[in-house]
Amino acid sequence: MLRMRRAAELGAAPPLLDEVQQRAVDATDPVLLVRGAPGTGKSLVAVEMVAAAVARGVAPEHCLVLSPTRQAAAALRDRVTARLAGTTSEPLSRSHQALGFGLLRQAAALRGDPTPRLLSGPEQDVVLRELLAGYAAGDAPSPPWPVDLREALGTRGFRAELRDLLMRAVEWGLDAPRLRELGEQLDRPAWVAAAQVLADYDGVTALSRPGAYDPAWILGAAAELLQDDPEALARARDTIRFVVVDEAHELTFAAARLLRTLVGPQTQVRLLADPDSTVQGFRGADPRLAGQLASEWGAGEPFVLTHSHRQPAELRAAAEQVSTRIGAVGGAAHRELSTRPGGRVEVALLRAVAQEAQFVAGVLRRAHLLGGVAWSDLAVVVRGRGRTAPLRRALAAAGVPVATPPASVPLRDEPAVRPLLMCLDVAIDLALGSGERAAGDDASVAGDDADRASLRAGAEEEPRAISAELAVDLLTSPLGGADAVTLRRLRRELRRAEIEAGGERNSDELLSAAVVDDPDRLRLLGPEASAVRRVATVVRAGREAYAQPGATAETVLWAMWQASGLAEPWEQRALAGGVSGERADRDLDAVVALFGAAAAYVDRLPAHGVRDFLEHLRSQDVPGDSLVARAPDDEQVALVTPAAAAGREWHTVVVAGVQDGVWPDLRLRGSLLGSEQLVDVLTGRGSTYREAQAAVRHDETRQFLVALTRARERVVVTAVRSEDEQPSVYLDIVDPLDQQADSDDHLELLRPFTDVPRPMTLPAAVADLRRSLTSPETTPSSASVPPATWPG
Ligand SMILES: Nc1ncnc2c1ncn2[C@@H]1O[C@H](COP(=O)(O)OP(=O)(O)OP(=O)(O)O)[C@@H](O)[C@H]1O
Repeated sequence: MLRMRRAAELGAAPPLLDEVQQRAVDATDPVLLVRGAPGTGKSLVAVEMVAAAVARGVAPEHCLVLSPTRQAAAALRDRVTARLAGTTSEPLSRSHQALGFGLLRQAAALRGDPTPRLLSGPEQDVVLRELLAGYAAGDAPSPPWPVDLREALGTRGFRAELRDLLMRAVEWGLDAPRLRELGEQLDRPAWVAAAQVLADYDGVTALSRPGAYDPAWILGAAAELLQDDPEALARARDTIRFVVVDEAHELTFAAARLLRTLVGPQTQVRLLADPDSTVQGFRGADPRLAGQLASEWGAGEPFVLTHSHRQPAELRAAAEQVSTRIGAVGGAAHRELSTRPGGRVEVALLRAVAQEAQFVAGVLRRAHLLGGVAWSDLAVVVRGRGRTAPLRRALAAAGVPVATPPASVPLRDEPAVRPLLMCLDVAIDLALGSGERAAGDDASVAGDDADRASLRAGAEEEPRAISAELAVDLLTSPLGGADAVTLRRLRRELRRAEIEAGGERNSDELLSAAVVDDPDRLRLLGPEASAVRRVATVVRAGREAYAQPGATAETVLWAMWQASGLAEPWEQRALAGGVSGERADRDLDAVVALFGAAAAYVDRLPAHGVRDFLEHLRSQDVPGDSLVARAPDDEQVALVTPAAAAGREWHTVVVAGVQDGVWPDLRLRGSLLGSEQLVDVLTGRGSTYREAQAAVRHDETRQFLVALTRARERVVVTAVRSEDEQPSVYLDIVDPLDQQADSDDHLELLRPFTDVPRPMTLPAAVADLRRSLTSPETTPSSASVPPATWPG
């Protein structure tokens, strides 16, 4: 039976809940576990539970909604706020990490300690690299690395694995002695060596970056704070009285530990989980934890949601086929659902990756142009980042607007940032060369600069030249914007002017000099000199800003960016869309991220100079989490991994690149240092090869299930069959082949290739018209393209 309820003080109209949803929302048990397959309304129930608690008299500020990621927390915050509009205070909606961090920050503020901050991924990498370099240089006794690892020690891949191992250890509350002990017990010498790094990493971070927390430390540190400080615990329990944990299947050991400490006898808790949908397994999420916590806190039988609100029958049937392949955690009752009829599942087999991309673009364009589905209601899910770049290019080329991906290169290597940093370097050199000094770079921080400055002072009448390679690099960068032809013309023009003036410098020397020349003098040159004028203007602006008292990395970079005059043209290109628009979008994001990094640096280390910031950025080998947190764009198709797709939904979802060996990817992870095995040992999961493989297979299938269950109406699964690539078994699970049709040994031949329809783009239509116009057989009436297939 469906019931509607509306409390006087609540905002947006409540939805009609189904019977189980309503019971779960109405239940007043202290602790409740709700299980539900994808799309059964868990997140919606989470919001309603908060609304119901508020209606029962719990103050909104005493409610806490927890989500596994920052994005999910932000989305839930919006929904809860809309639902409770009209109340004077708001519930907290946080990621697990943010909750831990908030507790630490509050405690620090009360004690009068400096505000803690999170170490970014790139910073963690720098700390590790410095540590490893220190061992190599003999500054500290080297850990006893096994011989077969020694070759790898200096590589970025090794650091990534080491970081992963340390994070897992910390998340599981393992300290260095315990990690060493485990390594000795289980004959894993790499863990013994890593234990020493763990101890040193901890010490170094505490010393060199006071108040800085490694993200993996946060949850453990917050739990320890609450355990050690009864006042902090009492304060937290007094504030947080009603806790809703959405996507509780993504809880890690560390998050569960914090919850175990935080939740007291008076705290009411709601856990909402789907054990088949864990996608953060690689970060240590364990689908069993939600059930364990619920029973520890004395919850009764779980509520099992029974109606699929998102997926109609066809989609649900495919999802069911997939979920039965996943080992059941806590029973399988939640897999049987009622639903509405309808939905479409299609499987497409293509002959090559390029053809697959073209096919996907066609599906999206048709859905948008002919089906009227908004771009933002369309998504493509791929297993890993490797497949996204070519697909993104192909989609953009076919006129499909695709959301900008998160950073894949360190900030310093972003094409838009690199030339700015080069100009900054040149500007500082020039300023120092002519005796100008920035207030920030006093002798104590920039001693080397001071030396160079005194050497050069007075010796510099002419502007100093830079190398020709650097000049060319700058001129052809997004900042200069010159192409090869313009560059050639510019060289000729410079030579001509030089000969006229009676000089003898060659074009290389002239280019180098021009970049650091007075831009006003370059005005005499023709339009081909616009790139060099811009670069010279930027360098001069940097040099002047650097000489100002109180100059910081932020002020100097800002002056340079202003002088470039690029903000407006890039913005216009970004708005115009297409491949060039996407590039401009990305470049603008990178510049914003650069300013973000500079502002953070200046805030954190006000006494450090501009040059130090440059070094700081240059030593970062790892991309940041994302350039900037972007609001989802209304006009773009999402191209995401399963982890980024979790919790979201679209009208149509294409699951692309479903290849054998790619999805499921059955390689055991963390193989070099065995971080997965560490987690297996700690969870008591099987440690034999077979058991580990089964665990990986289930994790992969969970990711596929999440991808498949994001659509409300239509799913298209695509793969390639060629000499090099075979489709994944998932294709047959989603769309079983008709086994009656042939004898077993030719089964794979049964799935026919899919025809790729002609692309629905203007260039394709024009090409078609041209072909038919120039064909000798064409009569005037046959040279047309049917209007129905025209875009727009
Ligand atoms: N009672 C209901 N009436 C109408 N629509 C509903 C109801 N419950 C859920 N929905 C809709 O079903 C869709 C899925 O809901 P929701 O995202 O809350 O499910 P979920 O179980 O959290 O999904 P997932 O675990 O896959 O993220 C949403 O569009 C939601 O608005």
